[in-house]
Amino acid sequence: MATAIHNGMDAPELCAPSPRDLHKCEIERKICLSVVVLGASGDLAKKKTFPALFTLFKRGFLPKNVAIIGYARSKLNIKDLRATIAEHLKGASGDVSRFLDLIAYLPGSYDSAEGFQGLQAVLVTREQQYGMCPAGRLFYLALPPSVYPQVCKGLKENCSEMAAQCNSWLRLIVEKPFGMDLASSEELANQLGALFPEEQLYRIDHYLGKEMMQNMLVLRFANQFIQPAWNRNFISNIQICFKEPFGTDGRGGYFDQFGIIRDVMQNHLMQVLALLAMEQPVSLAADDIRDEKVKVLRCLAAVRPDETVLGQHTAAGSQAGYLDDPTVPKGSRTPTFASCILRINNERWAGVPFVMKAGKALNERKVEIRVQFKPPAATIHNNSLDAMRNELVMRVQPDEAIYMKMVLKRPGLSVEPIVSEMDLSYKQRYSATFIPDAYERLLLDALRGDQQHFVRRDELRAAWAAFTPLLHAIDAGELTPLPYPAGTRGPHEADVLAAKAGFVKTSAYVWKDVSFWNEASASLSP
Ligand SMILES: NC(=O)C1=CN([C@@H]2O[C@H](COP(=O)(O)OP(=O)(O)OC[C@H]3O[C@@H](n4cnc5c(N)ncnc54)[C@H](OP(=O)(O)O)[C@@H]3O)[C@@H](O)[C@H]2O)C=CC1
Ligand SMILES: O=C1O[C@H](COP(=O)(O)O)[C@@H](O)[C@H](O)[C@H]1O
Repeated sequence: MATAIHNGMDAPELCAPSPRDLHKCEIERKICLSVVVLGASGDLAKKKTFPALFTLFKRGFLPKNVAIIGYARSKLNIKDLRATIAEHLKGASGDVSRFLDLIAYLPGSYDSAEGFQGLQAVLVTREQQYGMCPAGRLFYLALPPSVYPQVCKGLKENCSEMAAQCNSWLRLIVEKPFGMDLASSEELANQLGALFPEEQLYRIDHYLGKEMMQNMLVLRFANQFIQPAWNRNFISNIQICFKEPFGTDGRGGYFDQFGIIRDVMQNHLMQVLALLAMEQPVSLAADDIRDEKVKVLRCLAAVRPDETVLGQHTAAGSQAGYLDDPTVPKGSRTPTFASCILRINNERWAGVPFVMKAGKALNERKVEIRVQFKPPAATIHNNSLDAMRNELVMRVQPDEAIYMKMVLKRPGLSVEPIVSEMDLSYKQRYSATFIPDAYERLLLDALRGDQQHFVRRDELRAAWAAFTPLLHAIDAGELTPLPYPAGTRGPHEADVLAAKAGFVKTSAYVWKDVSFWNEASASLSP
């Protein structure tokens, strides 16, 4: 069994389910599992859902009695569906073909009982075949939320009767966007809530399945030196940054209805903020964690338009501008970039600005959290106090890393203070460790009935409440997105906003990766 994951030496063992994980799976192994992918013909299903199921299958996490049933309106034949799915699977051909054999397809509409009755017949036949086992039904709604109410109604009325075996279960995974603002989100939640209780609804936010997000509570609450410093007495400001180097990639028609705040900030980045800012939960039980997230989200003040910068990218180099996308309405004012300050009114965080920034068509792909500490109150050294700020950076992607910028004496004869870092780059430290994709983890959690990494209704409500007044002001045309050339860092005004929030860019620091230092020290060796 893998014991010392900190040194990476025994990492290969982590690639397979550990005995502990297998034990957890044992419960699942005895069931007759049906995973129904609704919207099986769509983009999400082929790019994320089926590949994640494949990884779980090839790593031995799915039970023996499993079937995967695709359901969609298109009249596809199973051969074509399997061929499309196969294009997105990475693995040995034997694994791929055994996985594809598990997949069946059922065409049916989303708004009439007939299709769902057909689905029920398939499910019941399977479950009767394995009559002695409890059954599990996982419905994955890889569909636009506009059809959730009718699909959930169809499932409730036609597909929720299961043979009364104890431990049988039925769960639904639903994807964002959950509404357009607080009122529409509540309406959707009411519609779904009238059909299925919260314990059966798994609202997926795939950021909660990312390695660094899952690490957050351990990092924060298992390290004694972090705990006492994690508050307004020590922290000056926190930056949560999401950057993508590509634009809407032909999804402009979809994106234009939402904009970057609804697409990324209200959900993914808000979850990051909640994990960063929440108090220690009573336990790791799903509802204990979610209770704390709700508490801190409810302390958020509504985001202010005068503390927001919006941007929209223009053409530059080989990249088209947002408005050049033929699927984007002419003259659209939808922001592809936003930066804003979030303020948490509680004892821990009052006065600490959380700067959230997200943009498409920027200069790099990066998601990171940067906790900037206050400078020391006084110094005996000759550099400025601001140059001596510590920063804890958690890079979510690419290449997970945690590094702490520290001030040290320059090695050698000099006594000059310089900024260096304590660097935990996962690629070096855990090079042989398999880091699962977010969807793989979350699907496994849903199969195990663990809601810890799924968004509860009241979390959603609190997250929408903070952004809704701003979104309404944007929708009413009260804020104008500033143009920024594709491939840049976004509007300069965002840096001005970050500076207003107290962020100081430490310019004296130049990072070199470990190979540089190894070569440098080798050249100095006798
Ligand atoms: N383990 C590892 O892999 C490590 C890697 N590094 C790498 O070293 C490099 C430097 O690291 P680091 O100093 O942390 O990060 P950067 O210098 O890249 O950025 C620091 C912060 O300053 C902001 N910033 C950048 N340019 C400007 C500007 N012109 N005006 C105002 N703000 C600005 C950045 O925002 P924005 O992101 O929007 O540009 C970011 O919030 C990075 O590439 C980092 O990945 C460093 C340590 C460890
Ligand atoms: O939900 C979304 O997320 C992706 C970014 O996800 P990532 O895992 O690649 O960081 C974003 O591109 C997309 O616009 C948004 O809808």
